[in-house]
Amino acid sequence: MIQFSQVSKVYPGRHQALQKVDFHIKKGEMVFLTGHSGAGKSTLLRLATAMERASAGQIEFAGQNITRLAPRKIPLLRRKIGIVFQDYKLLADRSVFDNVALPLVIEGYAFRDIKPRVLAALDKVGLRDKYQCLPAILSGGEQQRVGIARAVVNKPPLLIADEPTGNLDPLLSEEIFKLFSEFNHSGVTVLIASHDLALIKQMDYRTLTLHEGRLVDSQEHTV
Ligand SMILES: Nc1ncnc2c1ncn2[C@@H]1O[C@H](COP(=O)(O)OP(=O)(O)OP(=O)(O)O)[C@@H](O)[C@H]1O
Repeated sequence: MIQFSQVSKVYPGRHQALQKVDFHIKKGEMVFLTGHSGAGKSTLLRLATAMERASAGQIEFAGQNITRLAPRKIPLLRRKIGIVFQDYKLLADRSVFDNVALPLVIEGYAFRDIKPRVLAALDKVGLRDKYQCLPAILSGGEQQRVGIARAVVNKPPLLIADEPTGNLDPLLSEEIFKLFSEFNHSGVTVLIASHDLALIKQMDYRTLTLHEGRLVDSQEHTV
């Protein structure tokens, strides 16, 4: 589903964030991405979602070369990728319902189609009864579950999360990782960047490890 071939990224100022990164994540797989702070995890995810452009190498998503995607084609790619952020990125003045509905509103769905999809997504993350609340009254774990519902509401084949449990305690982090695992069991391909080595070990999925922009110890051939 995602293939990186010899991908490098040099930021202005000549900082080399990624060096010749090679990996393949198959459709239906769940994979963790780990590494020290500054190792290049966020950069890798930004390249996979076309938020940044690679300096060299090739990136494919579902068989399509997205390395130098024309800007007008980026929105179509993003519709196929649900993105979950560490800081949730919820709109504070909108209800839980409106936050989750946002990707469908942007895609131009009619309200009668939006409502059942939003409620179904909230049901999957266990927050259907909170749909009228403003995000601020929810706990951190609940806010992240709203972020996950928003990421999955248009049923993307790929879910990408950048440190989704970075602001949560260990118990809530485990719940969030289990939620990703449930989406994976229902067929969604999942890629999660995380520092939480203990939890990653416990979950027992393939792990890609970055060190100073290079992929090390990835067990790519053991899938
Ligand atoms: N827009 C940018 N311009 C210049 N340098 C950048 C930019 N974004 C990231 N970097 C640098 O690239 C390197 C990799 O950063 P990145 O954010 O990808 O690492 P990370 O593994 O996600 O780190 P963390 O776990 O701390 O979030 C770092 O040295 C960072 O300072």
